[in-house]
Amino acid sequence: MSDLTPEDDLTPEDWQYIAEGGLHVVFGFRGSDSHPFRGCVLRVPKKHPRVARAKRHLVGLSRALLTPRYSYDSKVVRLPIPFVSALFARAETHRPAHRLQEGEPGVLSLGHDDYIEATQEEDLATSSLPRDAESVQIISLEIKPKCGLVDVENLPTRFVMKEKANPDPRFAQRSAYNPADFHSLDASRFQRALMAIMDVPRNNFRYFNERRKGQQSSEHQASIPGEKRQFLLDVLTPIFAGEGETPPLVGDLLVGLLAAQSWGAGQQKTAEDVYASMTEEDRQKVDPGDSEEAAAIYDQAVLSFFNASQTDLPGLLTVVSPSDVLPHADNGWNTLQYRHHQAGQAIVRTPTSSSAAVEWVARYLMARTFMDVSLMVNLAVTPESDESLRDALTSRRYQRVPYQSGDIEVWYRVMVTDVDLKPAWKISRWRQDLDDILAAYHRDRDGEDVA
Ligand SMILES: O=P(O)(O)O[C@@H]1[C@@H](OP(=O)(O)O)[C@H](OP(=O)(O)O)[C@H](O)[C@H](OP(=O)(O)O)[C@H]1OP(=O)(O)O
Ligand SMILES: Nc1ncnc2c1ncn2[C@@H]1O[C@H](COP(=O)(O)OP(=O)(O)OP(=O)(O)O)[C@@H](O)[C@H]1O
Repeated sequence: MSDLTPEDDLTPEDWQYIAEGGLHVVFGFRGSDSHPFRGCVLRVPKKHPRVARAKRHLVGLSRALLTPRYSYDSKVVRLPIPFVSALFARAETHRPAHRLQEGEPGVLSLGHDDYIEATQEEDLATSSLPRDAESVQIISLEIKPKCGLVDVENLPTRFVMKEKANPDPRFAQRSAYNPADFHSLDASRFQRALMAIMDVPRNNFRYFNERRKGQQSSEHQASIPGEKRQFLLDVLTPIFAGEGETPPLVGDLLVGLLAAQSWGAGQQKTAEDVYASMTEEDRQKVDPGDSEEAAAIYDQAVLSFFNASQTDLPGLLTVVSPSDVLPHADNGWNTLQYRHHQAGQAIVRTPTSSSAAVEWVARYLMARTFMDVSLMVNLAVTPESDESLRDALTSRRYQRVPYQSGDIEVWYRVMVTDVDLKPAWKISRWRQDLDDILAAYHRDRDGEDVA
């Protein structure tokens, strides 16, 4: 449901540009403490107002895939166009050059409505602090891990191939990051991945300015201050990779991400074939339109794959075992990738059940979504906590990190953002992208062999 935002509450000067991706610009509220928008961001679409529609699916998607621990509050709001224009005008000096080159946000000239649908979300870049916690320091990070599985047997991940042979012309520096290291559940490989994205952050890593109570800044920094690198390696390793026999604190999330990505990595050709076998009516069902039916299809697509019931939905992927999602040594694919691949091949060979095809493509699109999510990480660094601070932190879903240094305690929480569904029309674009990446990678490799 959309909420019409009272215009009195909307003052462009209260909002500060935080960051943007390909489709949205995010503005953080910097007005008075007593204002209803305190602690919120507006996530405003640039190109077309699909946010509200995608949001509806997000509910189904995150119910199916993530436990509530990794999801946060968000609702659809309608913003008057003059207000959005003023936000973009104020943001101009903060926006990266390559984004400004894309031209004026198309959403401003759609002309069929006098408002734009955006989402109002909890601000995960500054993370609201307990009111009584003067001494708590919050560090906010964003990690965009990309896909940790290989697309083509015996070749590196898509990110690695692209970076090696077909790097994004927007960026001068090449990245040594390998998403498979980030998702490996192995401490030293994880640290290698973290160092690579701290060295060349691009859109894989953002370090937001630290904030203490009373400070408002959340502008992000291009690179990470030297003295913070070791601290982050020490704190993030137990969270994302575990240490020795101790599993990672968010191991269920990583395994869930890999499980969801398994429905996409290596499945491109099958996706085209299954999609080609579908009727126009069935194709409509998987697109993030307005219907509640589509959300139900996405839920059902997950349940069917695991042969599970509706009551198993919340956090279903968190019961998947690491041995099902970690790639096998021989060729780099995992068990779920094979299973999904085989299910798709069966549909292509004998197109008997249209619902199976719809669900297969829905899973493929979910996988593509989960190849592009961001993880927003908040770290609360505090002198030894008392009971009221512990209660305040846990009520905001922070948990303790087993990190020992002097008197300080570190608490963390991780939220998954950018879970908008990908539209089915992208299936053919991904084919082209993969072909280009593979051709460039082989050219590059052949060139090296010759040299
Ligand atoms: O295709 P990729 O892997 O390059 O991912 C695109 C991202 O590029 P990246 O490689 O992360 O720099 C791209 O990120 P940037 O805009 O480059 O920050 C978008 O996330 C894009 O998704 P959408 O079109 O906004 O839904 C992403 O497109 P999808 O492939 O997820 O549709
Ligand atoms: N709730 C939030 N709180 C604070 N910052 C946020 C929030 N959501 C997003 N951001 C910041 O804004 C950036 C852009 O948002 P988002 O990833 O949703 O845009 P997008 O255009 O959909 O991304 P993509 O290009 O990956 O598709 C994020 O990378 C993150 O830095």
